[in-house]
Amino acid sequence: MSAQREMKEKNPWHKPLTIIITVIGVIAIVALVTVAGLQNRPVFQKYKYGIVLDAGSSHTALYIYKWPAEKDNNTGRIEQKHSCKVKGKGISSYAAVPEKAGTSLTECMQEAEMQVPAWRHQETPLYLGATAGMRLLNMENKVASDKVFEAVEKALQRFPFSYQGARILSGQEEGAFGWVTVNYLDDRLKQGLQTTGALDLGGASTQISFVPHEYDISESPSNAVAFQLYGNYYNLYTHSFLCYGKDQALRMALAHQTRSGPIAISDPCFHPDYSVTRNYNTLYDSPCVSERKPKVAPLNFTHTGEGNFLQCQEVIRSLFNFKSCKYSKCSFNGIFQPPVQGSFGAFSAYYFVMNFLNLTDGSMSLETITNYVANYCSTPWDQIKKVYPDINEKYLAEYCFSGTYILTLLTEGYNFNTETFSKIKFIKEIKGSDAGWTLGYMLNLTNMIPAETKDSPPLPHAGYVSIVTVIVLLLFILVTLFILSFRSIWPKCSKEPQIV
Ligand SMILES: Nc1nc2c(ncn2[C@@H]2O[C@H](COP(=O)(O)OP(=O)(O)OP(=O)(O)O)[C@@H](O)[C@H]2O)c(=O)[nH]1
Repeated sequence: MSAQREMKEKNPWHKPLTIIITVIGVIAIVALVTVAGLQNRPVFQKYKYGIVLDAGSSHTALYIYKWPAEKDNNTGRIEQKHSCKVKGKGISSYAAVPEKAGTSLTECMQEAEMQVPAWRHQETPLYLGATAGMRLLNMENKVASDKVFEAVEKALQRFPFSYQGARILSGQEEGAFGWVTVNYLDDRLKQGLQTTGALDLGGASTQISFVPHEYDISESPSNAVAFQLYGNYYNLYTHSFLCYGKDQALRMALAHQTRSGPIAISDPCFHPDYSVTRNYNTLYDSPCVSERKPKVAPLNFTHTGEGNFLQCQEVIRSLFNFKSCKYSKCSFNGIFQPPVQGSFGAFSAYYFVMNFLNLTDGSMSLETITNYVANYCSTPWDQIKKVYPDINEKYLAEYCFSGTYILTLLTEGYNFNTETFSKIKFIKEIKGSDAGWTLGYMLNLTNMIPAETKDSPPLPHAGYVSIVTVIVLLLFILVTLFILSFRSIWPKCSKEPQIV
């Protein structure tokens, strides 16, 4: 005992050493735990926003997208925050009263003002893209189309967002951006996975876009779009058929049946007992059919239904020209198309129609779907109205035509067969964001998809801090144990030289 006391007295520094180690240890532990805790605490997420108006032929829709503000450098995931359907028809329908095209957007724009935090308004980009409706108006009457754009620009500039312009998208852009949207939302681009094709059926045009196998883009360069996204290269095939959206295709089908100017037609694409009076001038008031207007015709014709799927297919076939093809392979109207390849997402009217007919369940074969549509078409109109009393009659009357048109376009137009058809998924949205060209358009204009991949650290920042914390703690415990054990053997080691 006395030897030990003597030793303590002769090693006066070992007590302060213990205290210092303990204090430093406690401080280190508190500091590390605090840092790790702060780093991993749930942070209040700040977002940035972008607004795109899809000015389609049938209507306009507004989409608000958001992404984490601190991940502006292309790494944050963009998602749809809100959408608003503009009341009334598409902006091209206001050709005679252009200012109304502008005012029609007010309600949805006011909604956007509420949805985007006020302090973000000024930096939020606002785009308007017009599709086939305005493409047709521009072809038909450029002055009227310019006036509609003027009115729309004026209306949009009144809002506090960063207005980036309004323009007509080419069919190729519409197809390509739809493809980007679908593959972005499915996380296929970032991960370099096999991509999904995109099928878009609008009111006035329809698009098909996919990455074909062994694709020789030189065969028809106007159908090719080359992308470099996240370091991967894509040679996309895309084509947009103007006038082959479902509303204009119906006009063409009716024009085909009224080419001789009859007073009444019995239409196989409408239900038995269906009967309405239609006006010749209204029917032929579109560049898709105007040239075919019969020279002699009454003011109106009676449009009755017959409900015959096979005959309806015959009428629809007459809208496609399968005769001429100067390429190795064509879809229709002499347009080059490589064989369809891989899975497809079919959206817009593809979804509206197939969803109404309850045919979006991927397990149904092409044959089952065809039989279902045939049976639906043959159901009398009165019965249909009774089964679906709440559905808008204009939409309801057209589902037989639309279903038959979709099946004919896919199988005979694009050459999907029983096997490839089963790889089509009819979709409205992916992970809460609507499928359509708008998201791809915004991603492109805001440079949100980099051409190259960024070399990212193997661990996320919070994971890195946690691992460093654990390692430092372990090291500290080891050093402490070492010093303590060294201290306990110290007297024995130093005994003799100390006491002597
Ligand atoms: N059944 C049904 N049809 C709809 C609905 N919304 C739009 N449609 C129709 O579906 C078709 C396609 O609509 P959209 O995808 O908005 O097409 P769009 O943008 O107006 O047309 P494009 O300019 O050709 O792209 C049009 O014939 C619309 O009338 C809906 O909620 N239900």
